[in-house]
Amino acid sequence: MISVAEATRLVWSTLRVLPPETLPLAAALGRVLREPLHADRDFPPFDRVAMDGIAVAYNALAAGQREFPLERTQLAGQAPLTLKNPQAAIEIMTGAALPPGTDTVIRYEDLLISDEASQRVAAVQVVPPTAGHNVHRRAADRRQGDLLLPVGTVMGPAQLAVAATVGAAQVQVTRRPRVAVVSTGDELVAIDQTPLPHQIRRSNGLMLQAAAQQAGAETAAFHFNDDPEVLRVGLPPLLRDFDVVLLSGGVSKGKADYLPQALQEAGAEQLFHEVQQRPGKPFWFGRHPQGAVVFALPGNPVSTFLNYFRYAQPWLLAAQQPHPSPAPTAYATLATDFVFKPSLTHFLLVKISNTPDGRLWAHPLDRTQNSGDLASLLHADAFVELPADRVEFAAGEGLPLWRLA
Ligand SMILES: Nc1nc2c(c(=O)[nH]1)N[C@H]1C(S)=C(S)[C@@H](COP(=O)(O)OP(=O)(O)OC[C@H]3O[C@@H](n4cnc5c(N)ncnc54)[C@H](O)[C@@H]3O)O[C@H]1N2
Ligand code: MOO
Repeated sequence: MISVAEATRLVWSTLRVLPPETLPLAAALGRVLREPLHADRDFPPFDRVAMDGIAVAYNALAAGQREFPLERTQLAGQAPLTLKNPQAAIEIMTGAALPPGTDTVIRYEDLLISDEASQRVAAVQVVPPTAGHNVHRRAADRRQGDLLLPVGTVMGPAQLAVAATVGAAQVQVTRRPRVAVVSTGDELVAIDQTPLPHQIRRSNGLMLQAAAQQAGAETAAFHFNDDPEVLRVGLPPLLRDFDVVLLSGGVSKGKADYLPQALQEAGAEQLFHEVQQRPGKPFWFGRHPQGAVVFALPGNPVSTFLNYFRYAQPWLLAAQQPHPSPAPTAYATLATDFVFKPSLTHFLLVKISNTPDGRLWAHPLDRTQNSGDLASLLHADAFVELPADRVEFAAGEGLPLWRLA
């Protein structure tokens, strides 16, 4: 049986970068950028007026002038006017291009405007401290050609806005991982069926599908009964057509746990079976040489869920990155003492809280952890990893943290 560290290493060894595709920008939320996006012009692209008011030449103010006849009005979006008389001003609005001949903007709040014989005149009440006041200078933020979004950027709302502003109507992004989600087991009935007393409804499939979709995957769902013939026919197309196959159940030592053998007969190479961990000791992992990477997760729902987040989710996220590397480990502080005797790495479900000193606290759930207790997942938002080489864990110690989201 291998350690969690060795299992992690083997999972990473199968990482492959998925190919790019081109999408309209509006469809790129959550995707990973595969081309760099540069500033197509200076930002701001022109000397941009930052306040509603008047534009003047600062020289006139410096010479003591306080009253400015208003020549014309320029709104945002209008081509810039030119100040004809250097002792006059142009009424100007936020977002407009600064008129040639002016260099400073005085906001309405700092002016008194009067109509004297139909000539509007602005009297300056508060003199701006320097030339250039209330003007957002061309290229003050970014220069044309600056790299704004490097390859590997995950496209969130801010990234979409920056891509829009540089005119990237189409973007090259990693295509979604194609994931087959397979539940196995004769005791499982569909959600809309009434189970007999010895049956239960399928829940792992939907759980894994939802989790994989949150990691950016496109999913298809399957259910196979515990029947070697069903597996012999059903598995090869999945191994051939998908990037990843996520299975649950059928991997421990039971008489109907056919999966490890069936996967190998279907051409998948086993990289490990059984990890020194709880939950999830019977975890089977492998890959098809020309096809899918296979995570055959133990069927107990808590085990399935935690092992997905410990091994499969990082793989799915990294495979969308052009230069993948494992995400840095997050840590939380254990909030209460905890004892775990078996010499297995323990994934301990916790509720996270945050204190004003900036610490993240990991609170073990009140009840003893049980891999079949699906509802316990409703009370946890993460798990911490207790190393296999110790039994006692003291409140206050920092432990690796894995979020269940
Ligand atoms: N002799 C041994 N028996 C078991 C071992 C062991 O080491 N030696 N390991 C135990 C551990 S740990 C786990 S976890 C389970 C995992 O077994 P399988 O992966 O073969 O899973 P199943 O037996 O098929 O199912 C386990 C449990 O989970 C329920 N299940 C399965 N699939 C679903 C689903 N899609 N939705 C909801 N619930 C599901 C299933 O009904 C079982 O109750 O093995 C132990 N045994
Ligand atoms: O993965 Mo098993 O849960 O340790 O029940």
